Amino acid sequence: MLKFKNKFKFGSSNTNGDKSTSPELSTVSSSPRNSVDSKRTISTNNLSDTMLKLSINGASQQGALPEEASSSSSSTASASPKKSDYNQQATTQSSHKDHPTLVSQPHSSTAHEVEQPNTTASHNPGLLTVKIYNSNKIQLPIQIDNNKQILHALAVNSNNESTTQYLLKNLGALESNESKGTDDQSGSSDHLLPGKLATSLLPSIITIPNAENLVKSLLYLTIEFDNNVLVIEPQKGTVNQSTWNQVVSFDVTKKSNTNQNIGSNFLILNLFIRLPSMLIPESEKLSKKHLFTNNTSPNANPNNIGDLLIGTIKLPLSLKYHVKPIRLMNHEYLKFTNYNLNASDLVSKELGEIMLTIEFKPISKAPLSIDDFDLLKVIGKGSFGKVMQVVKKDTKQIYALKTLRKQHIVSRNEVTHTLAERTVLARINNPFIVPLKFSFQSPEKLYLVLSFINGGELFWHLQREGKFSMDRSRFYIAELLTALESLHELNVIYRDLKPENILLDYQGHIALCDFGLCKLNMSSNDRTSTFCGTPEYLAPELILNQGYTRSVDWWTLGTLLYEMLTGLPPFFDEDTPTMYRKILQNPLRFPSFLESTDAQDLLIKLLQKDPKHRLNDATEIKSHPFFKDIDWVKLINKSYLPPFKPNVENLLDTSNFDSDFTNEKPQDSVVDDFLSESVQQQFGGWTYNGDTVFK
Ligand SMILES: Nc1ncnc2c1ncn2[C@@H]1O[C@H](COP(=O)(O)OP(=O)(O)OP(=O)(O)O)[C@@H](O)[C@H]1O
Repeated sequence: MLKFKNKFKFGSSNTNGDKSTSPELSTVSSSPRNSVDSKRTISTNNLSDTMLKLSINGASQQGALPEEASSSSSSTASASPKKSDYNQQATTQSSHKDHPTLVSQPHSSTAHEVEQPNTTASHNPGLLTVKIYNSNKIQLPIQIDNNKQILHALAVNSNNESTTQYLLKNLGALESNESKGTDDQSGSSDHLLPGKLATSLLPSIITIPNAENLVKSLLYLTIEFDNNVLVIEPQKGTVNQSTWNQVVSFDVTKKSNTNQNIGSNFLILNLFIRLPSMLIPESEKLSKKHLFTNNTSPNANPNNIGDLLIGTIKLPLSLKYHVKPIRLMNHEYLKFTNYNLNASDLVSKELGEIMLTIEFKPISKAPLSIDDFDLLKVIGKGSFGKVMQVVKKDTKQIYALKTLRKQHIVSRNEVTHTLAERTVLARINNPFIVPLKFSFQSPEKLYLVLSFINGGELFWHLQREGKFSMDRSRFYIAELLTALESLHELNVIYRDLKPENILLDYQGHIALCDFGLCKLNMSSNDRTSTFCGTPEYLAPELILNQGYTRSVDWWTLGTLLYEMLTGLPPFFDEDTPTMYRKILQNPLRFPSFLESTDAQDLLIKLLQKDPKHRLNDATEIKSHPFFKDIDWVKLINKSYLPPFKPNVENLLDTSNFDSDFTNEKPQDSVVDDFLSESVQQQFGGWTYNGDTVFK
């Protein structure tokens, strides 16, 4: 993929009807445009007389205030912000990217592109606290090898004496049953143990001998809300029955979606086990590979087939108005399900249960400032500033903080696009789009606080692996398709789909980021003419400057699928004008190894040069035979286990980010730009902490 390097970066802020660049103009252009004429004045509502209600499974519940609804969390990292200057962000960025976004061709902006907020509806931000007490009757969805040596070693190394005694007793009973030939629990072949029996022989946590008493948990639980994920481990017990006693908290800012099918309004708990591979029978490794969070990265240990997903709990959270803290769930046991198994695959339908309490505490707080965060690492650079991994001091939540320097935005005439990015992020609710949690500003800068997604850019994975398998490409394209569908439903065109703007989360799900080229108010047949995007991904009608519709997003989806399957975009050429000519004139060709006729057919239909003949509707695309095995409800609920799991150690892990960035000192540089009052007013509606809702 080095073949993509050294592409220029330019783009456009044109709005309806303004003249655009010609495709031959393949040079950077960023001259100033006229002032942005729209002010966004968002007044935050007084919420004191409003009640915020949360309901679970649709049933509203109000309860007594549990004062212990503390904000403690399993995240413990913190670092002090360090002050110094940053002023190279824009220049270093283009060398990092292989598909640079086209940046600005100057045009005046109109009010049409900037949306006015609806301040009549409001939503109270708050803190969701989940307390996990203990799990019970957990069983594995697979059988394990009856490897006494390993089971014995695990039992002996349990981190708890009474657990060790219990496990050794169970192992002893198993052995004596076997010698008497009365193995009535198994019911299966001699060398396999059923999932239920297996978990009563495994400790949930062990102390690794000769490793300075390193404690390693076999069992772990991921808790996800609004794409933020926390990982907790039990304190003691067997896999069958563990004590957790952990408390985690999540910031709640986003207005809840009433559509219960949308995944991001769920609290999702996934229970995993790190099974020693010697306990996994060959048959399971082969036949039920999809149950494991497989890691196919080139450096992965081939013996490590990944962690086994035991089961999932999904709680739809429906947020309404309430001002008092409430307990939504009080010491209740919830059962795990495994969406990746057919009922017939399960030895028993019961996979076990976990006891938890869920509380919500509204927080009426003034807008945030940079002082509310500790800065941990630099993780990326964008056109107007950098992106840092940060921890919010009060809730200890880890976030990505994107900083944008106002002076740069104004001088490159990108106010409209920047405001559009904030607006779209605040409104959108799709599990495969990185959620905005807060936004705030200082006199010099704008800040976006986003869920921190640490599986790395899809670009980075594609670069390392050359191309992806058919199944893996299909999975990513399907998740992206729903993301684009949600944007189009909000009358937004994305316009910049490319591997650099797609992040993978810790499990390997898609999280689309970078909404800087979004165009608002584009209903299905509306046309615009802004020349922007990324050269390799530009649709023919955009190059021809004929005006274009949302259809350009489906062209880019086709381009992306082609690149995933073959390693290169369809009409790629080192020379940009030649590439434009090829996009306009060359027929679509497929390499011989691309055998799937369904994939070829979909690509032909998405990469139609004339948008009138292109597949132009998400529902139609979803029903194409290429996606025939996809259950779209299951997909949007994030119930498919991704085909690839990035190497992510924990929440703080930044190893999937470029070390050129992560080695930099994280700092919010001091800049002394002066912006006039009228310029400042253009950024008037920027702040967002859940108080402002857009229609
Ligand atoms: N929520 C996030 N979690 C983790 N990393 C992120 C997140 N958002 C952005 N990044 C990282 O920071 C990089 C730059 O962010 P982003 O693309 O949003 O900036 P930009 O200024 O819009 O970029 P561009 O100049 O390409 O338009 C991303 O490519 C990604 O690696």
